[in-house]
Amino acid sequence: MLSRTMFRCGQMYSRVFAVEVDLLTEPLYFTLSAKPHILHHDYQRFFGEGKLFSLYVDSDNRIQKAQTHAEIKTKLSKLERDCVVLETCSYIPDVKNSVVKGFCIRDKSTPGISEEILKTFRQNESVCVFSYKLDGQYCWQELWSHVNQTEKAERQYITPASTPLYHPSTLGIRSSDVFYSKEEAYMVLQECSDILPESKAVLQLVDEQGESSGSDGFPVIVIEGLDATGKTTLTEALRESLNATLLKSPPQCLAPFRQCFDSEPPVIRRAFYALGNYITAAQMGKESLKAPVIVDRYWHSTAAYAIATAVSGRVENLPRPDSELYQWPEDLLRPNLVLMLNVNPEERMRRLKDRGQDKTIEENELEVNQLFRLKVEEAYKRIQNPSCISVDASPSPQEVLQQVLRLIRNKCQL
Ligand SMILES: Nc1ncnc2c1ncn2[C@@H]1O[C@H](COP(=O)(O)OP(=O)(O)O)[C@@H](O)[C@H]1O
Ligand SMILES: Cc1cn([C@H]2C[C@H](O)[C@@H](COP(=O)(O)OP(=O)(O)O)O2)c(=O)[nH]c1=O
Repeated sequence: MLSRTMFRCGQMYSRVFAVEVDLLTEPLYFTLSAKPHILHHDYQRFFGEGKLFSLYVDSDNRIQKAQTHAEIKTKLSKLERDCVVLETCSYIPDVKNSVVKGFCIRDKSTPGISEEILKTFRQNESVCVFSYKLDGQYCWQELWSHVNQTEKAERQYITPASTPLYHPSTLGIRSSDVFYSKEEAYMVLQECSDILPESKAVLQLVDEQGESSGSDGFPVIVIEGLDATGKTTLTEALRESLNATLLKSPPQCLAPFRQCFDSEPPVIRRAFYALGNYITAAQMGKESLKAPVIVDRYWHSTAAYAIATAVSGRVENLPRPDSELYQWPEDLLRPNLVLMLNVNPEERMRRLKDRGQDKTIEENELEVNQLFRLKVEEAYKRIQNPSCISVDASPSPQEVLQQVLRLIRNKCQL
């Protein structure tokens, strides 16, 4: 039971809780205390309005934890008409990997629909459910059980907390969303190989490719950018002009597995994309001995999409520009040049529509979620060693090609 792990040894009182009440503002931060604390108006309003619950998912098994979290998220999204569901998390300041994610549920239905569904969640050992009560100016949280409504009489009083230096959604990124070595990503797919047989096949392909050897051969040039910024058009043209080999990440051999991993929770999906880079890197090493190599997406996409998805809310919530999260993995082959294609959002939408293809879930999200697009673009720009050079991709394909050829000739020995 979660209350015995996440909240053991009085840990509850060292924890900070953050509820994403509105994605455009700061979360509501609070701690817990054994003593009552007078709350000001906005806290009273938040905790005192109707029935309020929170639930947290934790487990020593990170795959199980991610899957339970994803399943609950899907189920809760179906309740949205009767309930307001907010993302929440809890962490111990300055303690790595102490983040536990969850949801806050305000039930507006009569009789309470959420209680029925919370009963089922609670049967899962990794889920812990709390309810909130307001008494005058005080509010407390207590463990919730459908049997006797509250499992323990212990009241944990809500105490407002100040805004931390780093947004809490940045705390769990390392090794859950972004992997900084092949081994870290490899381990995730090993851990889920029993429940997801496709991961065995992917690991086999990684093993077959072997290690990438850095070569002093021809230059390797990566083209990055959001969907429909013109990467395919440009990379094809560069292949012709430079007599180059064209590669992409994820590599072609992973294409049959893409759909499967795209529907898995972030930790699994991100490990899959990370491993794709290592396969592409091995191909880059071999091919650059024979000819220049052009690569359609690589590490910048892997890290930028992962960070932008993991970080909720505004661009300001991203890890700081000097964060180690933007560093290149030591064991991943570095290209000689990374170019990022930029077009304004309206032109990109026009190109997406003209193309009229199916879009990945993430690209759909980019359209409806302007904040997400801004975060991906900003994360691209912050990635270091090598960083990317911005290219204005709004002129005609021919002009973009000429501009890029000039850059390549300037920066690489060609
Ligand atoms: N420079 C350009 N000007 C106008 N349209 C372009 C340009 N480059 C690409 N396109 C068109 O925009 C769409 C998306 O381009 P594509 O190369 O497939 O992007 P990506 O590979 O980045 O998703 C395609 O229909 C393509 O023909
Ligand atoms: C390479 C890569 C792509 N992605 C996502 C970003 C985009 O939503 C999507 C685009 O993949 P891509 O293969 O470029 O799509 P298409 O060829 O159909 O235009 O994949 C990641 O999340 N991580 C990665 O490492």
